[in-house]
Amino acid sequence: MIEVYAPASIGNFAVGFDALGAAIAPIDGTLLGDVVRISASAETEFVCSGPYAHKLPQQAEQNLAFMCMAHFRATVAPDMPTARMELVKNLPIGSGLGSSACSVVAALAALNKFAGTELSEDALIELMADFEAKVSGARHYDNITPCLLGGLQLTGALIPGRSLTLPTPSNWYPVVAFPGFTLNTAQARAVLPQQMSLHHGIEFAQRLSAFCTLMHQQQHELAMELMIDTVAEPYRSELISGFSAAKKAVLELGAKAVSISGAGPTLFALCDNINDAKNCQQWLQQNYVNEQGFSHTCQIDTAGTRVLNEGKE
Ligand SMILES: Nc1ncnc2c1ncn2[C@@H]1O[C@H](COP(=O)(O)OP(=O)(O)OP(=O)(O)O)[C@@H](O)[C@H]1O
Ligand SMILES: N[C@@H](CCO)C(=O)O
Repeated sequence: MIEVYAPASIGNFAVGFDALGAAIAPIDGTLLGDVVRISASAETEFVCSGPYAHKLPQQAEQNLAFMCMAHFRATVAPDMPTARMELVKNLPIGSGLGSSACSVVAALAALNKFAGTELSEDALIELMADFEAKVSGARHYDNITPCLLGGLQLTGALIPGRSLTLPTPSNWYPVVAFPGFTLNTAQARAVLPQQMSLHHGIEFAQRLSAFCTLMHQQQHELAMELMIDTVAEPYRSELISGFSAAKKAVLELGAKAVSISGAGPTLFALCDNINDAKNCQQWLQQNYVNEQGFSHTCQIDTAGTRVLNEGKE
């Protein structure tokens, strides 16, 4: 049996709409991401388990992980043995934590290993992005590549190899708070204006390029000051009840940057020490999150997608 884990991710990372994303790992060891298990079987089987399995369509054919298996067999590995695939759905759907990317990345990484196809990293990323595009209505890589490769990734179709890893310091603690209601990515994209003024385009380019350069120069204080989202947050924050008040509160508690994780509604707050992170998490847990929500103090997950088990059965 091959068992693969893929981590949650923060798309956009405030300053890089559709172009920047970070994989995250809760410091308490919680596996905040999906797991895919594959083993050879006499017949094709698909099982979806885990805390959010009931939120997904019940037919296997409508589950992205199963779609990945069918597509992989049809286009990449026609001789692959028939298999039983289990998706352990640990991430809420429409959360802003890269839930669909997580299932797609875990499934295709596991299939690549199971079939022994050894697809190149570029080919895998493109295949993964095809599936992400199917559900979100746009081809963006900012959940796919951090989820696969780990770390903070500058990513997109124009980026050599589709992704470049930015160095991150060990004292960065992203706190994530999923409020417990969902926001569909395609809908959260539909509220964004289709045009950007020349002035705003230039500002976006300046902020993102300066952020990346400062990260390489290890000028993290200055880099965090640039973590402002003028592209999506002004439009999406209105869709997320409580976001603006929560942002103000956690900035007062010491967070260095606060924005929407991916398409939302998860809020993320970046802290540069564990005490501020824990205070922010406590506030968010008490004031932003309902009974269906959760919060975690995290670190950047530099490992990305990994094999948990490669046993015989
Ligand atoms: N394994 C799966 N994981 C997540 N979504 C899936 C999966 N299989 C099918 N879907 C469908 O894909 C759509 C995903 O929607 P959407 O893109 O809004 O969510 P998301 O990727 O979970 O969001 P986010 O990136 O914000 O976490 C939903 O309609 C969901 O039912
Ligand atoms: N960059 C994408 C991420 C979606 O998870 C968006 O903000 O729409």
